[in-house]
Amino acid sequence: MRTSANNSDLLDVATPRHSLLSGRFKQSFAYVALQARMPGIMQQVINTLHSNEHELVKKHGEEVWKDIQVITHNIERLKRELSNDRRFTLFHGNEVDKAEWNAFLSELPHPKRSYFRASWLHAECYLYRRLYSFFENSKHLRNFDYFLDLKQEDLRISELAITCLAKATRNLSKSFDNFGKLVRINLWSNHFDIQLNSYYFSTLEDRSDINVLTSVADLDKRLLVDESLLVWNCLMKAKSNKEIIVDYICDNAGFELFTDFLLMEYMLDHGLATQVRMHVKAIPWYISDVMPHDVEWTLKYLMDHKDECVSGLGWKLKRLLAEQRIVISPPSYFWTGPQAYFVMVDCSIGLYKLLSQAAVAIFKGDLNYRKLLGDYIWDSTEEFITCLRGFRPTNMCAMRTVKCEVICGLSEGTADRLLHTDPNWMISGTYGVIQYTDSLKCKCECLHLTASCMDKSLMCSK
Ligand SMILES: O=P(O)(O)OC[C@H]1O[C@](O)(CO)[C@@H](O)[C@@H]1O
Repeated sequence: MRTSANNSDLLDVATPRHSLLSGRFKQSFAYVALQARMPGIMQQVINTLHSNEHELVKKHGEEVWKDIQVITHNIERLKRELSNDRRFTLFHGNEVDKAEWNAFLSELPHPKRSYFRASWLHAECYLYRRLYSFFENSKHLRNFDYFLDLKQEDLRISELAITCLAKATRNLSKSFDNFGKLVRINLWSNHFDIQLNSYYFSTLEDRSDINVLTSVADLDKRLLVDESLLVWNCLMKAKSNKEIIVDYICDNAGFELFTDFLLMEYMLDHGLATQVRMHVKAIPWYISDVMPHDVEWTLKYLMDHKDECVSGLGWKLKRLLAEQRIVISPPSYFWTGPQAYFVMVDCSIGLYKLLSQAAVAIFKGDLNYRKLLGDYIWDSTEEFITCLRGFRPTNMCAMRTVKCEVICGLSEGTADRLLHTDPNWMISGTYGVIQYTDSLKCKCECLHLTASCMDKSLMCSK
C-alpha cells in the first residue's frame, strides 16, 4: 500500500479474536482483498466498459463516449484512493440511498473512516456502492450492469450440471431425505468450482440421479454444521398455517440461482411454503449477486433450453412467478448498505417487519453470513443465536461456504483441528455450514427485538 498517511496503526498480524475484520491486520484476508482483489475487480469493470463500447455506442449514440470516459476516470481515481488509504467521502449525486449512506459515513469514528482502517465490511460495501454511483450519475449508463457478462458466463458453463439436476429433481417425493439433499446441493452451489467438479459423472445413467451428492460424499465431510433437519421441522410445524411464507435472501446469480430455484420449487410443490419471496439486490453488487433482471434472463435461458426437462422447469418457474407463488420483493437498499443485520430493526423497520411475517428466512452465502455475524471474530464455538445479537425477525437459517474468517457454532476443537490440517480452511470455500435458530420472543414482551433489549433477548433465548 502506498499510503502517505501515518500507517503505524496497520499491524503485521492476523485478525485477533474478538475484533472486527479489517484491512488494518496485514496478515488477514481482508488486507489481501483490499490490497489486491478490489483493484482487480475495478480494473475488470473498466475493461468490461471498453469491451462493450461498440454495443453501447450502437445503443446510445456517440454521446455515450463521454460517460465512458468520465466513469473510467472516476474508477481510476477510486483505485488510487484505495491504494493510498484515503478517507471515505460522502455521496453528492442522485443516489437513491444517499441520505442513509451519508448519515452512516458521518457517524463513523474518524479513525475508522479510511479503507484499511475501517471494518472490512464497511470498506468493501462502500467500494461497491461508489462504483455504481459513477454509473448511476451518468447520462446513459444508469442501467448498465457491468457484471452481467460474468453472471451469464457462470450459467452457461454450468450447462451439464443444470441438465443433470433438472432431470434428477423431477417428481421428488416429500421427505426430509430429498429436502436435505436439495439444501446441500444449494449450499455447495455457493462455491462454484467445487460444485461443478461434483457434477463430473462417470456414466450417463448417473446424470439423472438425485444422489449425485452421495457419490461425492467428500463434500459432505466438509459440512461443518448441518441443521437442515431443524429447517425441515420448522416448515413441517408451519404446515397447518394457511400461509407459509419463506423469505429467501439470495446471493449469486448463475448456477447458484438455478439451485435456489430447485429448492424453492420443492418447497412450493410439497406445501412446505405457500409463497417464496426472493430478496435481491437493487444495484450491481459483489460481482455476481442477483438483481431483478438476472431472474428474467435466467428464466429465459431455461425456457429456451434444448433439453425438454430444463425448458419445462423454466416454464414452470415462469408460471410460479406469474401466480405470485414466487415473488421478487422490491429490492431494499438495506441489502446493499454497509450495516450488520442486527441494526436492521433501527435502520429499516419496514424490511424487518416484512421478514417477521415469514415462517423462516433463509440467508444465502458468505456476505449475508458476515452481515448476520457483524463481520466479527466470535469464538468459533459461540452459538449462532448469540452471534445474531438480537436479530431474529423470524426463524432463521444461514447457508454458506466458508470464504472468510467469520464463523460460529462449531464443536469444541474443530477450528483448531482444521487449522492444523488445512491452514486456508477459512477462506477457501471448501467448507460449509447450514445453521438454524428459532425466533423466540423476548421476555420483555416487545413485539420485535431491538438492540436495546438485546441483552434480555440473549437471556431468554434458551
Ligand atoms: O458470494 P458470497 O458467498 O457472498 O461471497 C462473497 C465473499 O467474497 C468475498 O468478496 C471474498 O472473496 C467476501 O468479501 C465475501 O464474503
